[in-house]
Amino acid sequence: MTNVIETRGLVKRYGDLTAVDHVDITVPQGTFFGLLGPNGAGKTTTLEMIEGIREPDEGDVRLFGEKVWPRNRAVLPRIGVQLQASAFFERLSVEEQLRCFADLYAVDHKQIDRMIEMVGLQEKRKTRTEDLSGGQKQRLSIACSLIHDPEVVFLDEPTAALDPQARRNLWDVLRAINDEGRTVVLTTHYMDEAEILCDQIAIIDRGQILTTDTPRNLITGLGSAYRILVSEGVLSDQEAAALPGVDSASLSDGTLAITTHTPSPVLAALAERDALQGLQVTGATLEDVFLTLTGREYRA
Ligand SMILES: Nc1ncnc2c1ncn2[C@@H]1O[C@H](COP(=O)(O)OP(=O)(O)OP(=O)(O)O)[C@@H](O)[C@H]1O
Repeated sequence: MTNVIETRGLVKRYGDLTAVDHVDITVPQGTFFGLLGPNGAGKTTTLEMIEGIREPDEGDVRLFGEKVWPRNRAVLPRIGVQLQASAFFERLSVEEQLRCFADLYAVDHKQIDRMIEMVGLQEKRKTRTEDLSGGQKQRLSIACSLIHDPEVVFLDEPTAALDPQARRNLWDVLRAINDEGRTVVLTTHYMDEAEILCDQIAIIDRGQILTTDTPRNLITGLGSAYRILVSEGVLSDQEAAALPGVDSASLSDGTLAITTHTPSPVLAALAERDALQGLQVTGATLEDVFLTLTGREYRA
């Protein structure tokens, strides 16, 4: 698989602060890649260096195998960039904004309808941008970044400041962009978002990449126990503790909590006892991964 992005030893300093500290990132073509970390971790600075809009102090960035700094015009038509704060031309409607972007890129106007449909703004096409909701503005800003049909799209915290429903709705748009075969690079401080959307996640903290892997590997790599919750009365805690694969079992507030590193035999034994009704299984989360790697609770 071709790598569309490769950074090696990327460093950015602001005075005494090393905002990005020897970052190595590799993004294969078609991947939904997430740069996940708390506020101030260095996500935006990293992204800006990859996009070629900020000069690294050290290290190297390759986009499609080409250098991006000094500004490399050859890569620009191939990338779409959505900045954290979106700015639109004043007093224009959704459709007019997109027409401006289409003309700037000399793109066929047919693409405007495609983009409006893709981001679900059909009913707002005549609405001025200042009258859009936060989520609708983000959709428009994503549509603007896609108007010239780029191969790679960079989205800097596109769902920050949105309410939970608007965030979820935007996830569908982001998935659709990736399903079209585009590489998506997303920065986010939301763990759930990274886990749900991304094929690969790089966790960044204090300018350093702590780990990069699939969400599943990150979580299962911890080797943490699963918790199985069963309603009281189906079996006693002593019986549960004696089941194959159970590490411990305890009863509290009408729920039997079983911990295990091997959930399959435990679930099979519970099924034999007809104890699956209302059962819940929870595993480790990315919060646990962050805690394990840094020794600190994750505070976005
Ligand atoms: N132009 C600048 N001058 C000085 N310091 C800066 C500048 N830009 C960023 N920083 C600092 O560098 C660090 C990394 O910032 P950056 O914006 O890359 O982080 P981030 O992970 O994107 O955070 P956020 O999610 O809050 O946007 C922060 O401590 C920030 O205050």
